[in-house]
Amino acid sequence: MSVDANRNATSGAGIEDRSDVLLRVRGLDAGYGDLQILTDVDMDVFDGEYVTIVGPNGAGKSTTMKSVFGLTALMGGDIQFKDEDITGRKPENIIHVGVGYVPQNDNIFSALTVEENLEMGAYILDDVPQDAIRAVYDRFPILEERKHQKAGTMSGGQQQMLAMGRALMLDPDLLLLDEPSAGLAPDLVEEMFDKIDEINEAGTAILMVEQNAKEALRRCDRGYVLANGQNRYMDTGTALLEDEQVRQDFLGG
Ligand SMILES: Nc1ncnc2c1ncn2[C@@H]1O[C@H](COP(=O)(O)OP(=O)(O)OP(=O)(O)O)[C@@H](O)[C@H]1O
Repeated sequence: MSVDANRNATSGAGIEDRSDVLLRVRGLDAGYGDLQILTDVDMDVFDGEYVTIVGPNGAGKSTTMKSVFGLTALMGGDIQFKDEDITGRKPENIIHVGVGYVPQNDNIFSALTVEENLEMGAYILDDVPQDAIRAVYDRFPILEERKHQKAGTMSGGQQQMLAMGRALMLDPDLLLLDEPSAGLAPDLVEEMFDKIDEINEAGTAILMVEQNAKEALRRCDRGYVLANGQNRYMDTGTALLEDEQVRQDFLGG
């Protein structure tokens, strides 16, 4: 479904009427300092949904995620999460309402052990929930094997799993994943995507930015194509994959 950059990205899709909305972004203008990157971006994630953002380099995909998590300068628009207005709130507050975020870079504490990293994921609580650590180890057995190892000495794939595990410590309703497959060997990319499927199937909604656009669209429920900081397309992952224009312009034919 093509989207006029100046029109609501979700118009005509019946999305406005759905009551199970988890994250609702409307008319988002955001950037860094005075530099505006996003213009009038709309985005929704529904309960338990798996949504992917794709688009060219510099399109503003990461900036959208950072904006949801309170890490950019908002210049306009609204961000709602579970009926709460979280526009302009700080990350530590946004964690509290049930959003987890795994940035693309610097997403672990290298000098801490694996288990200490997981404990940091629950820093807002008085006591580290042992059942949450158990659940992360069940999801990522390699982390339990390496629990006393310094995180910085693990492989890229293991560090990525640790970053996800840390974000899962507070059992978020929505997990924001910025390029989870970046820099991973091809077999690890598949494993990573499988893990994300499992996390989603267990009930956590996912909003993910991915360069590996075809694979991401194959796996997600719905996708957004961003370009030049604006909405360009929004549809099911399958429909976007089959759209001739999207394929030509954004998926390498
Ligand atoms: N901290 C920052 N300060 C200033 N400009 C920034 C900052 N971070 C990103 N930008 C700029 O914002 C624009 C959008 O970047 P963003 O990382 O959101 O794009 P992206 O779609 O995620 O791209 P990529 O696929 O290359 O990661 C780019 O022009 C980038 O240079």
